[in-house]
Amino acid sequence: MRYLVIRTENLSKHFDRRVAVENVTLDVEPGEIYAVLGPKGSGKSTLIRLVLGLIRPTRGRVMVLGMDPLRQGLALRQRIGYAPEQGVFYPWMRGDEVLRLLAQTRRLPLSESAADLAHQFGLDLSRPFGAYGWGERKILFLVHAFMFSADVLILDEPTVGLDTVAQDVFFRLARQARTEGRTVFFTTSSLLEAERLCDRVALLWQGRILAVERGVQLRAKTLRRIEMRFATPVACEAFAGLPNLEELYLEENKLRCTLRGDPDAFLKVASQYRITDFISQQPSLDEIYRRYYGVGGYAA
Ligand SMILES: Nc1ncnc2c1ncn2[C@@H]1O[C@H](COP(=O)(O)OP(=O)(O)OP(=O)(O)O)[C@@H](O)[C@H]1O
Repeated sequence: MRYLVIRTENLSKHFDRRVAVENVTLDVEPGEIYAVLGPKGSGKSTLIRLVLGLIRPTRGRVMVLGMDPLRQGLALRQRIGYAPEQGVFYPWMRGDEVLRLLAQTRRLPLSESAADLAHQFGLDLSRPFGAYGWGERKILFLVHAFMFSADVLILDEPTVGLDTVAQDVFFRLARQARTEGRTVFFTTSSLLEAERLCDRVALLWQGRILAVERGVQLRAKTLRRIEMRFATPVACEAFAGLPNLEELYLEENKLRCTLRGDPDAFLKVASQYRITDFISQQPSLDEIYRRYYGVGGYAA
């Protein structure tokens, strides 16, 4: 039988009449980087809390590392590295004291790798929690998650509030964990992040899974709005034959288009001319949902 790190079966959570998670069935395999991608309010945090056994499902069940998180919470917590979306601590507690306290709740000593991880993120552990900004608190929780070399990392929106340098550190740590055969399960509302980092991505909308895609499949669906200016007028025919170009608009030396997936062929054609300006923007997750999955608008 296939060994699964996380398995949810028809998992639902309703808060009174509000549906937060509905009928979610997921299989997360060992050594995967797996993201749950969804807009604000789509049920990501609720799903993470269900997986951790912090709340009871309305229906369905969860198994993590072969254990029931509701009944084997302590044993499980010792094998999971968890970073919440946000958290509050005594403001006078130093960063390293917070980590020590969190380690104690798992009945583990403070890991020696905490200082090294904090150093990689550029976080000073001698400062009090209350003096940390939002992003620094987030980093502290990531240090906590990664410091035990846990079998599975469960991270709620790990990169929100992080600057690009800290995001890169997170990407590196996640990939390193995968190389070591560990599993990374996290939530995000960033398509770019999901597509670049993940082996598989579950797309969540209004508490339901729309699809589970491989990172590479998602990359092929990536849309870029391109605007370019050239030093001289450009002929439309040069671009007309490109199969992944949509909504092409060319006027003299100005070009606008939507590019789907691999940009290589487009850039090769464009670079035959002298480019004087270039803007590339990604459409919102909402637009991707509308275009490829036929749903739109934010969760109610
Ligand atoms: N304790 C609760 N009581 C009532 N409703 C809740 C509770 N927790 C979540 N919800 C509702 O469930 C839905 C999903 O919320 P959730 O926080 O899981 O979404 P999310 O995708 O994590 O959003 P965000 O990106 O804003 O964190 C929302 O409509 C939210 O208002």
